[in-house]
Amino acid sequence: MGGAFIKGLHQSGGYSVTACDVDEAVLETISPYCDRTTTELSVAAESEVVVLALKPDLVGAILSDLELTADQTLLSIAAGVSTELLESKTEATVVRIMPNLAAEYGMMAAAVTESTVTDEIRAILDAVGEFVEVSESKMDIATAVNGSGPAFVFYLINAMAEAGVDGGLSPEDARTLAAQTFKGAAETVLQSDRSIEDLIDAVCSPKGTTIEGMDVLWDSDVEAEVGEAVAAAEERSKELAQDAADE
Ligand SMILES: NC(=O)C1=CN([C@@H]2O[C@H](COP(=O)(O)OP(=O)(O)OC[C@H]3O[C@@H](n4cnc5c(N)ncnc54)[C@H](OP(=O)(O)O)[C@@H]3O)[C@@H](O)[C@H]2O)C=CC1
Ligand SMILES: O=C(O)[C@@H]1CCC=N1
Repeated sequence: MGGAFIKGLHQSGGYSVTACDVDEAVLETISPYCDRTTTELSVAAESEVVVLALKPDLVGAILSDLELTADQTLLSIAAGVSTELLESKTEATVVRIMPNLAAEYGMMAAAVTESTVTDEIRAILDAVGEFVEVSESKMDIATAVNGSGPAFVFYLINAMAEAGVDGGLSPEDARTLAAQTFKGAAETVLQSDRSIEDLIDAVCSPKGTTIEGMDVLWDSDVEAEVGEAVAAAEERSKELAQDAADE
């Protein structure tokens, strides 16, 4: 996720970025997109904004080691690590966000703990996508919807593409048609002020093809299955929060 963030920022320009990772091989893949790479964690002391893109169970210990100061901002993207816990480990101003992988292409959907975002962080987030502010208690469900969400959508795009291949399309054409259809449908939802039910209705020509497919979806209750996937991810985010608090 840290790499996606760096690539997105690079695309937008305007930021001087130093990437730090323990693994030289990871740094090599990211070096074309940042100003400097290093394995030395101490570099964090030189940065106005430190983005912590570590696995949740490492965040507490590493944050204590970093010894950030009050004139720095910490941007944490770790699932399940609360603002309260972060603030107990650092002097820096804390902003907790849940981003997603589409930051790489400037299309991130992120949730940010409300009332924590500063102008400086707003500009960084605007450079890689869109964000909404939610209360801290809603970060677990946001993690499931927009953090894990891309994987769920990739799965659905693949299902649609596979069906196209089964029907005789080439894998390349099926992938393009399925992905562009998801992108176009998403853009339509974002730009239109019509309800989603209304938009479905607009695609369903009377006695046409779409209503036949929608009847299958409504009968098989895909909506409930997607709901269960989101609930499972939300539950795991809560477990990660508990693990982080217990450490
Ligand atoms: N993947 C995603 O789509 C999203 C992830 N997140 C959050 O982002 C965070 C990272 O997740 P993800 O990118 O998937 O995980 P990764 O394991 O892919 O990335 C973490 C990176 O940090 C490196 N690392 C480990 N220890 C250190 C250290 N001491 N100093 C510097 N670098 C270190 C890891 O190296 P090594 O592999 O050698 O341990 C690895 O390259 C998590 O907290 C997750 O909750 C949030 C939203 C979306
Ligand atoms: O799977 C995870 O735990 C991380 C957080 C959200 C997306 N990826």
